[in-house]
Amino acid sequence: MAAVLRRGIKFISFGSSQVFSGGCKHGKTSTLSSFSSSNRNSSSSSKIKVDLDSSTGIAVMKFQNPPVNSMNLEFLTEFSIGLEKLELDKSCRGVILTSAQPKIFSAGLDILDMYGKTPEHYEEFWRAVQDMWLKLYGYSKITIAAINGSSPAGGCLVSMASDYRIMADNPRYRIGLNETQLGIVAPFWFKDTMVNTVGHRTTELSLQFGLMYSPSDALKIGLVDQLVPEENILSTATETMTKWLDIPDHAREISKSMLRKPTVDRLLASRDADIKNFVSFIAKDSIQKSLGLYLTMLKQRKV
Ligand SMILES: CCCCCCCC/C=C\C/C=C/C(=O)SCCNC(=O)CCNC(=O)[C@H](O)C(C)(C)COP(=O)(O)OP(=O)(O)OC[C@H]1O[C@@H](n2cnc3c(N)ncnc32)[C@H](O)[C@@H]1OP(=O)(O)O
Repeated sequence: MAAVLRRGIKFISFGSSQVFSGGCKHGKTSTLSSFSSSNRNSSSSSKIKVDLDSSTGIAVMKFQNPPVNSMNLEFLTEFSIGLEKLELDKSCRGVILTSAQPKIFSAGLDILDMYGKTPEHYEEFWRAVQDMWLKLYGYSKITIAAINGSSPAGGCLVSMASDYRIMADNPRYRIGLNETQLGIVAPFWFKDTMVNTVGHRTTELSLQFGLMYSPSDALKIGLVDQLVPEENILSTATETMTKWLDIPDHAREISKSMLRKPTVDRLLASRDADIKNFVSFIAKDSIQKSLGLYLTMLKQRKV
């Protein structure tokens, strides 16, 4: 994690980058950006590009981990650190999450991080997955997912952990928690996030079948909030963010926390046990065999 911090995340800032005067209503004071000019240096290994417009308070985090934005250890670490930095930056009030890869928001967790590795690796990986979710689901600022492509499993988790979901209305895209299709199980906090989003019964069916929804079906069950033509997704996300920014921060933040804290606390109270469960589950021969088969099918384009 420290190594990633040292390498730095690519921050591009425009608008009034230092002294913030606009868009910061409701008691938010002017501030120096916490991204010093040296933090804005770009890193060629960066997997997430961050643009912060301090004149509007809106940041865009663009996933750029080709080919499919799979969330490996490095990506997850950068994601958590990037969120943390923006949370500490008083000139940022909301974050839009989107993808730089065509057709894919995120392919979910990197299966290669869960296949053929050591228990120590699984432990480190799972802690990074937990860190990312804890940060995003409990995030104090506004988050909008601009889902401009397919979003299976971990990609769907990131979308659900955001405050609002806008999906590109392309019938070829899919979103859902498909873990059972891989022969694995969505952990309780993935399940909790889905229950909180679409309700218990829909989650029962979704999780057991590993259902992947088209954008229109996702809208019907409330897995996403809005569909827009693909070319309008970022402008719609920005307009939507502006409406969220009209709400006083402290009131919105407390309301969000009231709704989400019990779910966050459940994982916080059992992080080590959850990691232990993951490691013993994923290292099982039968599970490794399932993942191996799924990877083969992926390579043969049969998934
Ligand atoms: C008792 C309870 C204990 C609890 C234990 C808990 C255990 C739970 C553990 C984990 C939860 C898991 C969460 C996840 O997120 S698992 C990941 C699920 N993701 C998927 O199933 C997506 C699979 N991918 C696809 O469907 C497609 O790739 C696509 C729709 C995303 C993109 O399609 P397309 O554009 O056609 O690209 P390709 O299929 O050709 O893929 C390109 C390239 O990328 C590789 N790849 C795709 N997805 C992944 C991935 N998630 N991880 C790693 N690699 C991936 C794919 O194999 C291709 O590789 P190449 O052949 O070498 O080019």
